[in-house]
Amino acid sequence: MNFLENDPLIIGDHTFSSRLFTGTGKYATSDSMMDSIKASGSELVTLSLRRVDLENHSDNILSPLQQHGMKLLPNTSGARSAKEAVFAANLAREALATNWVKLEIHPDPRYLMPDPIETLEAAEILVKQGFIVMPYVHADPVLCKRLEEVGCQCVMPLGAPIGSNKGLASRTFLDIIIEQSRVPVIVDAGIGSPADAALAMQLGADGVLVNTAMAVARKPAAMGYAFRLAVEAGRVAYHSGLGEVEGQAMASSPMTDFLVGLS
Ligand SMILES: CC(=O)[C@@H](O)[C@H](O)COP(=O)(O)O
Repeated sequence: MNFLENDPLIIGDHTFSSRLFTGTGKYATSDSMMDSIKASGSELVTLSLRRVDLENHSDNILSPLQQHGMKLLPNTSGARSAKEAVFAANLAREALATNWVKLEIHPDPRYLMPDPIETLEAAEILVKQGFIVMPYVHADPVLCKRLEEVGCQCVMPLGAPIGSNKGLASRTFLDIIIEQSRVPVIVDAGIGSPADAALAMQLGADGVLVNTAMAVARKPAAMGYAFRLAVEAGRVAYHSGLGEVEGQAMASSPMTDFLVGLS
């Protein structure tokens, strides 16, 4: 029985069967990156234009990704302002012939926290320029609603700082965002294990984006597969209706009456 049939994730003009999005950073080689992404079943991969060598197609990451039919999601990582992000997005649209963009503006190099003011400003401009905007933001319910109102096709609240592998540190706020959002919620950043990804899906997230935890694993391909299973498991669990968390023990098969009858 396939519990996930007829459960597509639709963002903008695209329908995804995988709810696991991936990245291209931190892999030891482009081969290990491809092996991991293939094993994960991911259909959307984000990449920074800085990582793409448009001249030398031989050893960059673009060719293998395109040969594998991956949908590319350029990101504006490195942009410190709305102006820089808008410029980077338009450069990417020209270079990669896609109007999809992962909007990332994180000027602080230490924690890579997304700038909410610049992100909202850039999102409004990019939507008007015809982009499918996927904004990376802190887990701020008010900001997520503002981004939805200006026309973002999804929101991407962080679980924890990028690359921290700290998991769903923002869980309380993710719950609120998931409850209130009318666009898909993709938990992005800080997901450190398949268990974190499964939990995000159990909470009702529509998808997750994972890069570091796959890339730095001792076996990136196996870890990619583990994340695939975790995202599917979390989604099925979400649809299955999880039991309530009880404050006291609840015997699954009470023996009291039976034992009393024997005494
Ligand atoms: C690749 C990318 O866009 C990352 O900035 C993304 O936020 C994933 O973060 P992790 O590396 O913590 O999975």
